[in-house]
Amino acid sequence: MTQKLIQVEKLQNFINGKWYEPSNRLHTAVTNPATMETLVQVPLSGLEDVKAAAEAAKKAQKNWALVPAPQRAEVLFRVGMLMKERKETLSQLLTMENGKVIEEARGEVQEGIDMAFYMAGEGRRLFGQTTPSELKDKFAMSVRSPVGVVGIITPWNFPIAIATWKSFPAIVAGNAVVWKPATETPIMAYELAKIFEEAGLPEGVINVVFGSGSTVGEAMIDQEIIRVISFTGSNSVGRNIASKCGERLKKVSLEMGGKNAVIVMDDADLSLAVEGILWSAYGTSGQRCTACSRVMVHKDVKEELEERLQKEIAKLTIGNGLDASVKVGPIINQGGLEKIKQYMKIGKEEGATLLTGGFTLEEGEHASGHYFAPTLFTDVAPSMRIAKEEIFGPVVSLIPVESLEEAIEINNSVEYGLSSSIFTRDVNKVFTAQRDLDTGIVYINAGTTGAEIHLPFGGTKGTGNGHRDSGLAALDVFTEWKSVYVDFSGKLQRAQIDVE
Ligand SMILES: NC(=O)c1ccc[n+]([C@@H]2O[C@H](COP(=O)([O-])OP(=O)(O)OC[C@H]3O[C@@H](n4cnc5c(N)ncnc54)[C@H](O)[C@@H]3O)[C@@H](O)[C@H]2O)c1
Ligand SMILES: O=C[C@H](O)CS(=O)(=O)O
Repeated sequence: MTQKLIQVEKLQNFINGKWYEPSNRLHTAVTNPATMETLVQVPLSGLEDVKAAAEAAKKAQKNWALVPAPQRAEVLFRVGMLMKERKETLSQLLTMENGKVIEEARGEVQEGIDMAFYMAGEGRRLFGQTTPSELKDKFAMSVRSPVGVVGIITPWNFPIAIATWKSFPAIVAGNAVVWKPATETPIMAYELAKIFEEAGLPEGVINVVFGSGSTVGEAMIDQEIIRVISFTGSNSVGRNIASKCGERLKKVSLEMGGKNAVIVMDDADLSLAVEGILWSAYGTSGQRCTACSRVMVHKDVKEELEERLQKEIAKLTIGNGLDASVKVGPIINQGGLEKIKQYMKIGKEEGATLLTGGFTLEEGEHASGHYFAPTLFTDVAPSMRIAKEEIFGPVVSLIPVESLEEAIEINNSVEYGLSSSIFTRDVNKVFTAQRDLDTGIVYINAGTTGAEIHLPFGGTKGTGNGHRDSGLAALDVFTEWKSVYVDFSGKLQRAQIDVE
């Protein structure tokens, strides 16, 4: 399988439309988290490679910005068509490098395809505004200008979708890109770069530099040429990037972690709630920024929900995501697994009751991957660390509540604000919840995952810094507003002079 899908043993950087070894010749192995098989070697590039990429981007951007936006969009349209043709291959490669089950991998690749066509459409819009002028024979308007060269830094958990959320709006708006993908999942970046190349994107408009965050990522922030950093990843890395960009007065867009909750009220359709919790908590093994990791359940339905959840969790098949019958894949690496194990200890010490799971799977077909059993804690207090901190694994904490107001207060008490959901049949509760839940995304009678690409994606408080990926909001990250005044009176008219 691996042999057939990956045609190279060593990946190379993609700079100025050509493939290069990293200047230091250093590489590291990329492993399949389901099998521990080595998939490919990825460059551990250095400063020289980042500099070359930034300079190539600067040179290319000048001409790219002059290409009419509808023509820029046509390239994205071709990118979308190529992704569509290769959807199955891309999905299998994604499962192999990331571990997510094949149906989720197909869903992620589809997000990228959708984003290509959506942003291709923007090539014929990129709307600005015209406004009346204060003066006679004068015209006023505002237009979006590209920022110039943008840097994008992406995580391993959505290695292709998040890259498209950032690079496609940047490119259609007339920018050139330097992209550092996560070292754990470089194959999606390699495949997407090849697609850009085949779609006819001019050389230098996208440049991919593989390597570590501390070397390549930090070098990108240091490049004066790079005017914006768009980052998705953990809160700690995001904070560090924000402070470095702050010192350099560099625009920065951050999408970070979550501690997302489902609220189950006493009038909820419990079958629906169980399905929503299962999918959003244990899908992708809980390794989504939007994964459900808390459930605030009304005390009158708590016991029934616990029973139903345990019954359904027992049916989840865990294993290699390429097997279509598997519902829960592996954890990305040993570090991720150790972090989850640590929270099992913390939860028990804090006094939570472990209903199911809480252990690694190491026997038989699970012997060579990083597998963790879907886990359910109950009687969790909102103050416990397992109810407050991002675990990034298949772990849910049930928190009993007596009212909607209490559930909302608990939801809003954590440092993050990405996604939340409520199951209820009461329209008054629906509207109260959508208004009062302090998260960037709210679902009604659905789990906490499943964002659509034409809506803004991001969160409040520790999840972000006010910017959004996806939707039209993404264009705000990659453009500057320029206000233009055209005076056709033939004389020098002066605004702000009182002529009465
Ligand atoms: N809000 C969202 O949209 C969203 C979406 C997906 C994932 N996430 C978050 O991402 C995290 C999981 O991803 P991860 O483990 O890859 O995150 P991470 O923060 O470890 O890494 C993200 C990216 O930043 C790079 N990086 C690391 N150190 C850096 C540094 N000092 N300077 C510059 N770049 C650096 C990494 O190499 C990687 O490419 C979770 O916290 C998850 O919630 C958020
Ligand atoms: O991060 C990318 C995901 O697609 C978002 S969601 O979990 O599907 O909402």
